[in-house]
Amino acid sequence: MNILKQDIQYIKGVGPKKAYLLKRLNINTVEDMIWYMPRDYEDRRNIKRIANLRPGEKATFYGIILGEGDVSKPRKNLSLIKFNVKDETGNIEVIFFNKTYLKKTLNSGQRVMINGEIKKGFKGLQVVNPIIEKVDMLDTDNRQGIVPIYSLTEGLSQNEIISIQKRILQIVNESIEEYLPEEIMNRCRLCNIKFALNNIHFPSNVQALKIAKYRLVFEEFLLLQLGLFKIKTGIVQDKKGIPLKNNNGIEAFIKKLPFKLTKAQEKVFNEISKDLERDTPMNRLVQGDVGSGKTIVAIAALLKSVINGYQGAFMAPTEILAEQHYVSLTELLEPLGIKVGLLVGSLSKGEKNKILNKVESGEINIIIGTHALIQEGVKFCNLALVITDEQHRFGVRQRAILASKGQNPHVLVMTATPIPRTLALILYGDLDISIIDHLPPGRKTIKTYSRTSNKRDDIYNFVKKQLDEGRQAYVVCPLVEESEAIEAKSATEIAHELSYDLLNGYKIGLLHGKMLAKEKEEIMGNFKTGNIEVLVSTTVIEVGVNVPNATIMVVENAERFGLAQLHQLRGRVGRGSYQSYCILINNSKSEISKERMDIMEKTTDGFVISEKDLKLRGPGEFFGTRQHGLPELKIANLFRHISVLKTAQKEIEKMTHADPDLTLNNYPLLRIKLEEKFLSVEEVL
Ligand SMILES: Nc1ncnc2c1ncn2[C@@H]1O[C@H](COP(=O)(O)OP(=O)(O)OP(=O)(O)O)[C@@H](O)[C@H]1O
Repeated sequence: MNILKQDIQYIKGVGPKKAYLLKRLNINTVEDMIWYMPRDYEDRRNIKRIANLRPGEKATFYGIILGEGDVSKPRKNLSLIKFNVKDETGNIEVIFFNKTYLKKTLNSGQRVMINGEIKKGFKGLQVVNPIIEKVDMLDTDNRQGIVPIYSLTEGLSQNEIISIQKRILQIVNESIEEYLPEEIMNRCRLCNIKFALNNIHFPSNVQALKIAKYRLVFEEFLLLQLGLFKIKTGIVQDKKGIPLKNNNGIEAFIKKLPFKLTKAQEKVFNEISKDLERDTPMNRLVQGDVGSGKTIVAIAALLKSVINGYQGAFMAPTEILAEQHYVSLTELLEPLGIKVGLLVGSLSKGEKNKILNKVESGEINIIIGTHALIQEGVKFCNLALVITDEQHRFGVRQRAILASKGQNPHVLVMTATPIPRTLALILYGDLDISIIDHLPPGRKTIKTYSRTSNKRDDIYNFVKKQLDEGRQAYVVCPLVEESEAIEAKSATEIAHELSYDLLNGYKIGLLHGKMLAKEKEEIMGNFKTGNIEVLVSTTVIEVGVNVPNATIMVVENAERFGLAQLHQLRGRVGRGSYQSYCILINNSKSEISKERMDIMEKTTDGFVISEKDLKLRGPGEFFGTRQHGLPELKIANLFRHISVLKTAQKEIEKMTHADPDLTLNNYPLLRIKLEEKFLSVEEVL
């Protein structure tokens, strides 16, 4: 068996208990461990001897505790504990304020590592309130030079992870073979895999770390791009599309709408319309911030395919949204004699079959649905346009499967999350991008406030005021059921609490992912018609729900959400002409949370928010590849390492000259690596 695939539990020194903790860090196998990258490094090459310490400097040194801690209480509310620490060259006094419990944990003879500012005391040098770490004789070996710092989980210390990682490296050093092609390594000056793995974890010097990192980043990008190439070419081969040239009735349809299209909508629709007329398939991404009016653009495009005698399909990420689109499309298009259908997972078998038959016979012109649309049994009569309203939920492959149900239909992807151009290019290949860059007129900026939960009474009094004026409200909660581990309040509980207490007397509805589709539909329907005044919901409403009369949103435990998600959620209000409000209840004192809330208060611009979001995510974080159905990037960063990405892309171009289908027949090890990397992804699909 390939040792890299071995369960980490069976590695010497790990065992079931540590393996259990490692699982929490998503480390299951030897390979997962080796790809568990340090989140940072600390340069400990300048570890000092005590005799060389100088007052005023911040220094790190090792020593042994001599005797017991000496506790004194010079004042009320102030206790001191002093330790004498020595090494072979001298002594130093180590003092802590109000930490007398250290008497129990730091015993005489304990070896410690200390980091702090050195001061001149009465009796010689001293260091006050330093960082102190217990170390074993053995451990000091682990903690010299440039040392890695890994993210931890409760119960596993830095030292333990380092020891495991060292052991794993020994194993890997004996078994791993280079899998990148030699000519690429030479051309791009890449170090070999052994050097890279050893030095990314335990760098022998700063230069070695850089070289190691470059190789690993390059490798991740190369594999990602190769995988994408395979997915795309595997499905779409023939590039002849269906030209849709007839425009009869489109203008009249647009004129009859209850509103005038914005300039941005017109421009984007024209771009789409031109693409549809070509005989090569359209491949276009429409980006528009929340509430910018993407749906109507999609509807007009679908109408165009029907006018030309073809079918259109519209895939939405949730049933609620599919249902909502179904209602809008039916309202707008059925009067024109166009037949619209809905296909979602929760239909009965009989209902589903009826719809499937009508899609296959061509009786249904436009079909709207969820993932149900890409199932095998779905066959079209003459599909010419595929739209995915995806908000990052569909993978490259799913989109391609839907497209494969027609003869190279035109493909339109809509997203509310601004995607930086480079990332869009990776994910969507050579697609064109249209941006709806302003909102419909008359929209007022949503006022956003961040408050702590001790203000809940005031917050809900404010909600009541809005309700009394005839508006509606959302209350968003992160979890469905109370969980011990995460103290987020459950939607069910909050709905109860509000109806008995803070919003007593108002009509409250509950919506969460575990409800049956029929129940969800009913609740949403009642919210739309105003029969429900307050919708207490989990994030199922995050995407696309449109109820313009809802003007206030309260987000409970807002600290649990990422910025992009908060922006999506907030986009559920401010969709009509009323002044709208978003109140974020933040119970975290962490700096990052505060910063997130500040950003939400200051801006409603999705592009600014997504940029900040990326900045707030630490190094090593990736931007949503997983959500797109691609393997996670462990070390490469799509923003920071763009030049490496480009180099990798160039190499792929070169490879395709010799091997147009990228069969990788000449590079069997690389092919295996690629298959492994994308295997987990395929399983998901
Ligand atoms: N030109 C317009 N003038 C006025 N209202 C418009 C215009 N275009 C769309 N709307 C309305 O704006 C609201 C939001 O539109 P839509 O649901 O298409 O937004 P969206 O871009 O899909 O947003 P999200 O990504 O949040 O779902 C809808 O109520 C829609 O009827």
